[in-house]
Amino acid sequence: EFYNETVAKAFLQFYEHTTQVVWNEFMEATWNYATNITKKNREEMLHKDSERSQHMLYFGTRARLFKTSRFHDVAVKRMLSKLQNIGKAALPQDELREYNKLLAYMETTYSMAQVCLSEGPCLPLEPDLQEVMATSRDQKELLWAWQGWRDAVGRQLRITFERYVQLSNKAAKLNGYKDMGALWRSKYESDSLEQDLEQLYQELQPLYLNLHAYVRRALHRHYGPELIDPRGPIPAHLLGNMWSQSWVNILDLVLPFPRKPPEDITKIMKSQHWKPSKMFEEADKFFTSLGLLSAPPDFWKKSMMERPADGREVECHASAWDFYNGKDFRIKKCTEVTIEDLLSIFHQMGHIQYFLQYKNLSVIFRAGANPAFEEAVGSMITLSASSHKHLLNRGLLSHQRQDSEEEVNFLMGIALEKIAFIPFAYLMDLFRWKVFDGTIRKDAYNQEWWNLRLKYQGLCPPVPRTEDDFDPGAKFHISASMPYIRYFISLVLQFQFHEALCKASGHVGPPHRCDIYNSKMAGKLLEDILKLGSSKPWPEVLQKITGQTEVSTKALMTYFKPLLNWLVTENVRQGEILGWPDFSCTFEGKN
Ligand SMILES: O=C(CCC(O)(O)[C@H](Cc1ccccc1)NC(=O)c1ccccc1)N[C@@H](Cc1ccccc1)C(=O)O
Ligand SMILES: [Zn+2]
Repeated sequence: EFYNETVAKAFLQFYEHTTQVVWNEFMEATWNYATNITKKNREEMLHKDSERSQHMLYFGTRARLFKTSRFHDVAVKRMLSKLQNIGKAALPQDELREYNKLLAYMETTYSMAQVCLSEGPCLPLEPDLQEVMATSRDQKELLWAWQGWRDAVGRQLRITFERYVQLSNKAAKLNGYKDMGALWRSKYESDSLEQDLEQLYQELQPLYLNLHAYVRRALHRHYGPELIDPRGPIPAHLLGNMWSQSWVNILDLVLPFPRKPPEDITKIMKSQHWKPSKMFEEADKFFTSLGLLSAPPDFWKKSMMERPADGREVECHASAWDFYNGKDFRIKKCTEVTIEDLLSIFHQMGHIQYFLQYKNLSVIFRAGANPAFEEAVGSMITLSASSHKHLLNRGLLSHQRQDSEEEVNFLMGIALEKIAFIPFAYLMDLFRWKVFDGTIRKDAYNQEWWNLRLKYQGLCPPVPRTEDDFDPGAKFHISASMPYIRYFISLVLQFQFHEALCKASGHVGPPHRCDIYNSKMAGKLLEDILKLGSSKPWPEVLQKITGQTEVSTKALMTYFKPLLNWLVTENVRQGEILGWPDFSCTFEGKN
């Protein structure tokens, strides 16, 4: 009967009903652990995870038996093929248990790590170490936080990560992939993904090189020639962020027109007594202003919007949660009252909106058209929310229209977030794909990591590194086994989405002045694609919103054109060289 489409549909119905319960219980157990890290909650989560894996194994192996080539219903074929990819559930019981324990160990080590001052308190990453990296201008203090975090996390994860790679690849092979990198890439349903990504990166590289050269000059001015070589790589601890992935926090050091500084929105939020709940309401209002759905009662009742004050150990890295029952959706975030956290909440509420829009689909299709779509929705709304026009009409800015110099300052602020992110988001999985396919061997993990950080980001470690270090492990997504290329693709996609929705909203003028707030037309266009979940191939979904079937950097380049013009002129005027030719990260005579 494996040729019988009716039998297949009954099989999928049976899957549908049993899955909602299994996944809901799994999410509850994982939530309880992430918001209260105890041994008991860890055991309960591991137990629910193995139940979920057994359920996936049962249905995944049976889904493979159906001969779907002559089936008529494309959705049935798509569902059965998605069911067959069961990830780590393909591992033998004992190895699956080992794998889940080491995943929990890596994520918990990251979440609970602290860096201790010689005398006195120990500081967690959020908010304390992030605060140091964002606000300190003392390179010794920055080095203390930067090195302390890598000693506390990266070094502890190295051995576990080596075993994680072995078991990940074993699981991937049991699913029919040559390694885990191939399994991760398969989510994009493309046999030219790596070439396409390299092409996108090449198109964006001039933007990054000009920003890098300009920022290097500004840091040279501030920290002096003993720290910064104006023709070389930049030390990784000076960019305002623990991983140098976003440079927004050094805007004050690099402002193009320092006599026209932008207003400090964090200060304005605090003076207006903003609370985390109000920040979530503000983001929710944006989505309802588009005619989209508001977060339901369970969201406001059950989310964790702040780090708990009762001393509980929690995982602070922000995330959005679908409990697969059509009404329970939450965000977990250790919110601080800052503009950076307000914009991060828009990103998280983008995930929630996707959950709400696809909640009536089969559970198999309750995901983004591809993982980058999931990340792009919220980040695209953030482009409107961070526009001068929006912040002005929400009372977060006081003075009126920006003159052309203030506009360059504004675009610089956005570029320090978006353009600085390009090479980081690209190299994160370039590194892991090579680790999974064996190109990068375990005795060279750290050296190879820094080779990529030099090649793509033009950074060097501020102190010598050895193979006792494991610096990639100091980034959440590597400790959490969370793929990252989705954020690189999302970076390009979000500008395509923004351009399409701005057009639908009737916006005329430069994209950086567009705010789609209150546009029901833009909301309708967005709703129509979110409702599809992962039920259609993503090029089809992309075409519905933008008219094109390809990811294209055109919209991003248009958005930053005024800034690139200014940067090129400035860099020529200063006689900058772009890049860091013939440099390596050496420390002769420095240690
Ligand atoms: O990690 C995040 C935000 C968290 C998240 O929303 O992407 C979160 C990551 C996560 C955390 C724990 C478990 C799984 C994923 N993703 C989600 O909450 C999520 C993703 C897909 C579907 C549903 C929820 N941003 C990245 C990249 C980024 C994105 C946007 C702006 C700046 C930087 C980072 O911080 O390096
Ligand atoms: Zn996200």
